[in-house]
Amino acid sequence: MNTSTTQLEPQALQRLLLNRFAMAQGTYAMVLLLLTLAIVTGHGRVSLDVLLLGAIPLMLSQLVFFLLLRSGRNLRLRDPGMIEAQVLVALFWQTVLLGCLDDAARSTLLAFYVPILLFGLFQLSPRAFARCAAFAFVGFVGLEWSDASFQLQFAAEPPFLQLATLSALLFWLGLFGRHVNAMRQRMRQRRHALVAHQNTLRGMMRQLEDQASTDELTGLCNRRHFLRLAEHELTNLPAQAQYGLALIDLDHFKRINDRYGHAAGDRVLQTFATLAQACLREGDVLARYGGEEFVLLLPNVNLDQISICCERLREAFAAAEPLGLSLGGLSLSIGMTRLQHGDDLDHALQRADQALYRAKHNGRNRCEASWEPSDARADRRSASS
Ligand SMILES: Nc1nc2c(ncn2[C@@H]2O[C@H](COP(=O)(O)OP(=O)(O)OP(=O)(O)O)[C@@H](O)[C@H]2O)c(=O)[nH]1
Repeated sequence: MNTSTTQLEPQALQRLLLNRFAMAQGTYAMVLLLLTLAIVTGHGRVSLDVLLLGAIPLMLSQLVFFLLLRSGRNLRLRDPGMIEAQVLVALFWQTVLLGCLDDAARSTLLAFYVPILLFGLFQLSPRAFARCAAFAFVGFVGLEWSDASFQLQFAAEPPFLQLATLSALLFWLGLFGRHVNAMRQRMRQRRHALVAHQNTLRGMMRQLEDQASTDELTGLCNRRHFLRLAEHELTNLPAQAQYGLALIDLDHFKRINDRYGHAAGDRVLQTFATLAQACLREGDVLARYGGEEFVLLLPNVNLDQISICCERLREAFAAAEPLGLSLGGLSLSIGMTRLQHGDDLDHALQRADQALYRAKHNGRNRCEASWEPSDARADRRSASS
C-alpha cells in the first residue's frame, strides 16, 4: 500500500482519493469520445448504439468505486485507494473497447494503456504493477487471439507490430516505475533522516531553553525566567484578580557557609527549594532570585492566603534538617506584597524588598508585608531615619 497516502488524515485522504477518481473518470470520458470519433469515422466494428449500451456496465463498475469512496468503506480496505482494482478494471475496459475498433484505430488507441498504467505506477508496489502490466498484455493477446479464432479480423498478418509496441510500452513503464520507486525510497530515507535531525535539534533547543531558564543548583527557575513569567502574568492579570509576591531570604546564611563550608550551604539551598515546592500549589512559581534569596508568585490569592502560605514556608524551613547536617536553628525572613491589575512589577518587587528589610530589621525569622505602595513609602522613611 502507498505509505504517503496512508499517512494522511482520513478526511484529507478521502479528498485526495476522490480527486484521483475524478481524474480517472475524465480519462474514461476521453477514451469514450475518441472511440465515438473512431466509429463515426468508419473505424468501428460495432455501431454507436452498441457502444452506448456497452458504456452502461462500464459506468456501473465506476459507480461501485464511487459508492465505496463516498461511503468511506474504502477506508476499511488494506489499500483505501483501491488503486490496483481500479487499474485492473480500467485495463479490462480498455481491452474491451479496443475490441470495438478495427486494426488501424486499435493501434492508435493502444496508447491509452499508458495513462491507465501511469495511474498506478506511482502508487502500486512493483509486484502489483507487474501484475497489472501482465494483465494488460494477456488481455490484449487474448483480444487478438479471439479475433483470429472467430475470424472477426481478417488481417493478413498477425498483429506483431501492435504486440511489440505494447510489450515495449509495458517494459518501459516497468523500468520507469522501478526508477521512480527507487527515487521515492531514497527521498523517504532522506525525509526520515531529516525528521530525526529535526527532533534532535528540537530536543537540544528544549534542553538549552531549560538550561537558560533553570537554576542549576536548586532546579528552580532562575531570576530571568521568573521576571519574564511574572511580567507576562501581570500583563494578563484580570481586573478583579490578585496575586501574591514574596521575597524570601535565608537568615545568616553566610554563617552556615563559614561554619560548615560552601557545600553544606549548597545543600541548605537545595533543601529549602525541595521543601518549599512541597508546601506550594501546582500553579505557584518559586524561583531562585540570587544567592540565598528566593522569590515566590502565588496566583489568585487573598492577603490571608499569602500570609498563611509564607508562614507555612517559614515553619517548614525552621523544622528542616538538611541530610547529613545538624545545623540547628535554620530560619528565613519573608517580605510579602500583592500584585493587582495595572501594577508595576519593579514597584511590587521594591515593596516586597522593603517588607523583607523590615523582617530582617525586626529580628529575622518572620514574615512582613507591604501590601500597598504607601506601606513601602513608610518603610523607606523608617529605614532612612
Ligand atoms: N553555599 C552557597 N553560598 C552562596 C551561594 N550564593 C551566595 N552564597 C552566599 O550567601 C551568603 C549571603 O550572605 P549575606 O548576604 O551576608 O546574608 P546572610 O548571611 O544570609 O545574612 P542576612 O541575609 O542578613 O540574614 C554569602 O556568603 C554568599 O557567598 C551559593 O550558591 N551557595
